[in-house]
Amino acid sequence: MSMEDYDYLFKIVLIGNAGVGKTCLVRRFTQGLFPPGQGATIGVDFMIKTVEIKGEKVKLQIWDTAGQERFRSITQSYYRSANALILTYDITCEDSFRCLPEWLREIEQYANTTVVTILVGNKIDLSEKREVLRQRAEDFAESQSMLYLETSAKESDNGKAISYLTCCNIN
Ligand SMILES: Nc1nc2c(ncn2[C@@H]2O[C@H](COP(=O)(O)OP(=O)(O)OP(=O)(O)O)[C@@H](O)[C@H]2O)c(=O)[nH]1
Repeated sequence: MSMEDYDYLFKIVLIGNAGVGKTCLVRRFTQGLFPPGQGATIGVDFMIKTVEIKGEKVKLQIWDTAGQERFRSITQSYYRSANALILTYDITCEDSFRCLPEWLREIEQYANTTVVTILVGNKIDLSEKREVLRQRAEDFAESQSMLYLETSAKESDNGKAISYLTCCNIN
């Protein structure tokens, strides 16, 4: 496929605390696998996937940012050009949920005002370790005008979150 062989180009940036599963979600979506022993992201990783939605070819540039605080100044520079942000937390980690307001402040400060943001609660395969009730997350997402999805990079079909966003953009 040549570089120009698409109808739309969307930039999607994944953000959220370290260890919530951003890289695993991207790998599941782009490569269909759950990577064993996934190490922490250093700075930012980049992946491309082209999908077809309603007969249109949509090229997705997916930027997977490091959750660790020390990379914050690097990752902030990727917000501006994003069409969509996937704000991810881990449903088995209360801390990752409590940090969401902090991430929303980053979005407000650095992202474009037209950006679409979706909240994703990952690791639902670990339901016995759940610390954040679905209703609580749904209420929070609604209060911030965000869409909410729960995923498992390990077991479920997690392409959902990213392809959902691309549909929103086309509509
Ligand atoms: N059980 C389970 N484990 C997961 C899932 N997604 C990720 N993990 C595990 O969580 C750990 C962190 O996953 P990563 O994808 O590296 O997390 P990250 O958000 O990219 O982390 P940073 O790169 O540090 O920001 C790894 O040990 C993964 O195997 C999931 O859906 N279910």
